[in-house]
Amino acid sequence: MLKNILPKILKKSAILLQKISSKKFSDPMDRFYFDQFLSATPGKDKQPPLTLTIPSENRGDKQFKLVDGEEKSHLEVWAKKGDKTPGTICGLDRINNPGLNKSLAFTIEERQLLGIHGLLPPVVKTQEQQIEHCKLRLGRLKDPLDKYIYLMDLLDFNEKLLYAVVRRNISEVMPLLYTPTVGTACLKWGLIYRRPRGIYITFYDKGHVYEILKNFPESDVRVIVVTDGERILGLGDQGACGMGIPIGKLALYTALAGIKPNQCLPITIDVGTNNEEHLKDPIYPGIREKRRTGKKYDELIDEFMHAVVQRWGQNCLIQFEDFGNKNAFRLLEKYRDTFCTFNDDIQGTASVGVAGLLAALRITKNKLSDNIILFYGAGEANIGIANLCVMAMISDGKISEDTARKKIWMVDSKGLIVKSRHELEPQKKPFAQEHEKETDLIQIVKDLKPSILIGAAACPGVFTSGVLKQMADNCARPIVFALSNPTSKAECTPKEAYEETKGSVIYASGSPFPPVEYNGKTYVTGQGNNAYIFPAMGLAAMCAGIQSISEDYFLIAAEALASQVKESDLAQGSIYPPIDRLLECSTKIAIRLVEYAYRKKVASVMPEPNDKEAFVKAQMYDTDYEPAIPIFYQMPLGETDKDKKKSK
Ligand SMILES: NC(=O)C1=CN([C@@H]2O[C@H](COP(=O)(O)OP(=O)(O)OC[C@H]3O[C@@H](n4cnc5c(N)ncnc54)[C@H](OP(=O)(O)O)[C@@H]3O)[C@@H](O)[C@H]2O)C=CC1
Ligand SMILES: CC(=O)C(=O)O
Ligand SMILES: [Mg+2]
Repeated sequence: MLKNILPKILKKSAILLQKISSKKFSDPMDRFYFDQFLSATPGKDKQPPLTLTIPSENRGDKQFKLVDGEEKSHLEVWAKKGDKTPGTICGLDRINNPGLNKSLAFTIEERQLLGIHGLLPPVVKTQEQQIEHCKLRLGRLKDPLDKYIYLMDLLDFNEKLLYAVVRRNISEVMPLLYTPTVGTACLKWGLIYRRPRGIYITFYDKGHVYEILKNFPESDVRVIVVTDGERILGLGDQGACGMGIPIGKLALYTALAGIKPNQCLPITIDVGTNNEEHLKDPIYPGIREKRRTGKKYDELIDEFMHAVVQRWGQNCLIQFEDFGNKNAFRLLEKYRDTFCTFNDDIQGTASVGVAGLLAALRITKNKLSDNIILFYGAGEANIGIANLCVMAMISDGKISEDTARKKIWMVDSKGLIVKSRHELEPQKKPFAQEHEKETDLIQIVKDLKPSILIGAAACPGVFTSGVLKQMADNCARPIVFALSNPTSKAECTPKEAYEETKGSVIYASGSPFPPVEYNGKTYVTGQGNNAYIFPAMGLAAMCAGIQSISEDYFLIAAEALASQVKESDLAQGSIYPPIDRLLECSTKIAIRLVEYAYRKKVASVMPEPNDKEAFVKAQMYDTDYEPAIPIFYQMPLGETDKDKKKSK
């Protein structure tokens, strides 16, 4: 945007500058400063004369008083037009604003114009040099949690730099901002808490949720990630400490899908916690009570949903994240048709899981419906994947829903899900099959002969040597996903999977693992994580104005992701594109979703853009610094009252 309008601004500014320079300055300091500005050559790294330090009365809204010779500050002019631009934020406020700060990348000229000259060390750095500096700082820290704290501090100090660091080093930085380190951060949230980010709504705020949302200063929030902290990764109930998750997810929204930071809002709904350690911990930052449930809980969530719409509109996406199992399914059913919402653990995970399977089928060279799939864990993640598998089988294999379901078996904490179990929750019932009760996983794998085994139960190591060997006996290329997070909860490691199956396994994990050597070959583990999906879903929902996100979007996203897996990825054993290509992947998925929304006639952003790719890309956050345009550069853009009179 700015790239296009900048030449116009500069042309108009040149005319204005000529006009101004012919005027008489009432304040000699103004004349002096103006002359210095004209002689400054942008991009030239020169030391300014010391006398250029701007006196405090010439900073901020008193900086230039030249509006056609009238005694008006430029701020007054902009304020009148109701347009507060970055150019109006000067002095320390500029450096302290993480959205506008460039730290040492402010040029000497910008420092003079913004009244921050002398407030920074004299060196001027490029963003590339700053990124290298950040990597140097990160490299000195040994503990991943310290690295997390450093990155969060950077986010609070210089947003563009943080996101540039992430985008240039996704595979190194994502494990710090996201799983596994974000899990550690949640466990220690009380200890590492430093400054506000996002919104905490407690049970006691019931009846006042809208007022709390109004306290958040951004008027253009487009994506909210909300948790109630009940099931944080595979770490259980973390109460208010769960806030690390919405913050981490939204950092990925910006880094990987270009949703602007000011359009993102992390929210924690604190209804207490059943985590005894937190309840006893003097530095626990949440309300120190047992978790509330029932009618009052539902009323609070309902009030929250409506307050969001009232504050930011029907198109504001609300992503449910890491809610406990019961609430997650219930709330999704309740809100999915009437709000712009999805549950990432159910639907986002479904999409990434199916994408991995679709890519793996290019190795096994069969259809999804030719496989028997066994899910270990029948919770949000696996029920989500199972349901989307049914959809994928129907659309690909031309089989009935009933036949598709028969290909799918599930195990929960009580064993195999079979018809004779009468206590089953509604979401499990459609997967109950005729079989005797069974709890031993090796026996189940032996009996049912699955070719695909997917774990999401947060039971580390449950895919034992016996289970993996049996999978290898079942078929030539068994598919095994160990999706539980963080790393410590994985059902098996890639090393175990390759060794126990003698290299025949097609493996993916939810958290990152380094490459594995087996039998002279290096295997790269694909990360089956919903991070491949939710940023793209949010970008598409925002761009097209999708008001209700139906299940078909997640199948399309899965296909779009699978289509980006290259033969070279498969050859290395990875069924996902490399993490470093995540920004490109999210963009492509979002474009496919936007095209679909317009084709389906459910997009609400009108007129329909002809070039969807350009349309999506134009809305994405750019980590490059923008020139700090001084106030009098901006003047020609707006018409003063005198200009209006002249043009009449
Ligand atoms: N890779 C990714 O993108 C994602 C990974 N996950 C990870 O998946 C894991 C589970 O998450 P989610 O599905 O949301 O959690 P849920 O709590 O919804 O489900 C957990 C499931 O595991 C079952 N389970 C628990 N203990 C056992 C056991 N000993 N034997 C067999 N089954 C057991 C539970 O059984 P029961 O129903 O009987 O209680 C339940 O069905 C977490 O580690 C999470 O981090 C989640 C989302 C995305
Ligand atoms: C990845 C994710 O959403 C989870 O583990 O909960
Ligand atoms: Mg989650």
